[in-house]
Amino acid sequence: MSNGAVVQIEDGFSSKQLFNQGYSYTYDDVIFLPGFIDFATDSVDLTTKLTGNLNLSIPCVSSPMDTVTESSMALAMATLGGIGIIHNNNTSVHQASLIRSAKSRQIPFISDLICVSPSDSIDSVEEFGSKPCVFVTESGNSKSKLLGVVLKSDWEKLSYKDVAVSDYMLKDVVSGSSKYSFEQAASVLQAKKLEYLPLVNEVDGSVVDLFTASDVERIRGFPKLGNPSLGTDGEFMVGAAIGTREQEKERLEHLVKAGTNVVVLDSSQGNSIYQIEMIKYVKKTYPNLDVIGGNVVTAYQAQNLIQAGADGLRVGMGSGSICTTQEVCAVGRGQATAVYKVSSIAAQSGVPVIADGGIANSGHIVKALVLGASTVMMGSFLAGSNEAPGVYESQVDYHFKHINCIQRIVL
Ligand SMILES: NC(=O)C1=CN([C@@H]2O[C@H](COP(=O)(O)OP(=O)(O)OC[C@H]3O[C@@H](n4cnc5c(N)ncnc54)[C@H](O)[C@@H]3O)[C@@H](O)[C@H]2O)C=CC1
Ligand SMILES: O=c1[nH]c(=O)c2[nH+]cn([C@@H]3O[C@H](COP(=O)(O)O)[C@@H](O)[C@H]3O)c2[nH]1
Ligand SMILES: [K+]
Repeated sequence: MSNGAVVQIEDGFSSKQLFNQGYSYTYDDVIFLPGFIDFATDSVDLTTKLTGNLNLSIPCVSSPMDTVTESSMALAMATLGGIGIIHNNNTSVHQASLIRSAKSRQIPFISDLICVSPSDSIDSVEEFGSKPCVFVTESGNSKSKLLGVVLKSDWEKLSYKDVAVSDYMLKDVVSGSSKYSFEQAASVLQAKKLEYLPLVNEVDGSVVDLFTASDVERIRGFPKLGNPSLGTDGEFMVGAAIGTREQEKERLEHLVKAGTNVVVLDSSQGNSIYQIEMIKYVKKTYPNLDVIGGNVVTAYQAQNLIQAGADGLRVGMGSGSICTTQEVCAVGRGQATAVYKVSSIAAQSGVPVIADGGIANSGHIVKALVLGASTVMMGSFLAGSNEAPGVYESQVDYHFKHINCIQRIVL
C-alpha cells in the first residue's frame, strides 16, 4: 500500500457468483474466507425458526429415522433447545405413543425402570441391572401403583434372599410427581438428602421415572445451550413424520391427538401432486399445525410447496450419508448449492429451510446456516454408528450419548 490507502483486492467469490456458474457444490467443495472478529463467542445468538410459527434456541433437528429419533432423542433435542422429528417407520398408534412419552415428561430423560411384583423374590444381583434400586408395583410393571422399593445395598445384606420382596421392601418411599421440573426434582433430592427419587404419576400412582443424584450432576454439567423447546402447552416440543398416502391422514389424526407440534412430510422428492394435496389437507384440517414440505433441492420445487402452504421446507436429495436417492433415481443436487438456491427463494416468502443430511461435522452446520438454512437436520451424526436405540443397555445412556453429540455440535 503506497500512501496508506486500502487497495481493494479481488479475493474469492461472492455466493451470488459462485452459485450461478451452473456447477453443483457439496459442503466440502466450498469454504468461507475469514472476516473480522469484533464479538465474543458467547454473544452469538443461536435462536432460529423451524417453521413460520415455531422457534428454536439452537438450530438442530434430529432426523425422522428409526435409528435416530424416538422418544429419548426427541427429549434430548427439546431439552437443549432443538427438536426431534419422530419417524413413521411404525404404526400410527406406536408413533403417537412415542410422542406422548416425550411430551409427558418434564425432565430430559427416560429411565428404563426395573419393577417386580410383591410376591416375587430377587435371586441374583443381575436383576438390578445398572440401577441402585428395583421398584415393587402392584402388577410388577411400571404401569401400576408403586408399593415399595428394594435397594441393591439392602438386598445384598439379606442373609436369606429366597423370600417375597414384600417381606423386606421399603414401604414409605419418598417420591416426587412426574410433573416435577428438573429443578423441582433436584431440590427435593437435595432437601431430603436422597440418593434417588421415584417420579410418580399423580393420577394412578404408577412410577414413571427414577431420578438420581448422579443424573442431576450430569444434566447440570451440560452447557446452558439454549432454553428448552416448549410448546404453548408448556410441554417439550416434539415433531413427527408422515407420508403422503391416503392412510397417512388417519396417522396424522393420532399424532395430533398425541400433541405433535409439527409434521414433516417425509418424501425423497417433495414436489409432487401427492405432497401438494397433503399440505393443503393438513392446513385445512389442522390450521394451527405447521407442516414442513420436502425434500426439495431446486427453487422450482420450493415454489410449488410454498404456494401449497408449506410452513417450512426440508432441503436435501441424495445428501444423506446413507442416501441412495441419487444412485437409485439419478436425481439430486450438491447440498451446498441446494441449500443456497432453495433458501434464496424461500426467504422471499419468509419460509424457513431445514438443511437435511450430509452433516458430518460442525463445519457443515456452519456452512448450511451461512448458505441460508434456518436449521440443520442430522441423522447419522447424532445416531453414532446408526445403532438402533434398543441396543443401548439403558435409554439414559443412549440419550446422554446424544446430548454429548449435540453439545459438540453447538459449542
Ligand atoms: N434426502 C433424501 O434423499 C431423502 C430420502 N428420504 C427417504 O425416502 C423415504 C420415503 O421417501 P419416498 O420413497 O419418496 O416415499 P413417498 O411416500 O414420498 O413416495 C414414494 C412414491 O409413492 C407414491 N405415492 C406417494 N404418495 C402417494 C399417494 N397419495 N397416492 C399414490 N401414490 C403415492 C409416489 O409415486 C412416490 O414417488 C423416507 O422415509 C426417507 O427414508 C426421505 C427424505 C429425503
Ligand atoms: O435415500 C435415502 N434413503 C434412506 O433410507 C434414508 N433415510 C434417511 N434418509 C435421508 O438422510 C437424512 C439423514 O442424513 P445424515 O445421516 O447424513 O444426517 C434423513 O433426514 C433423510 O432425509 C434417507 N435417504
Ligand atoms: K424416514
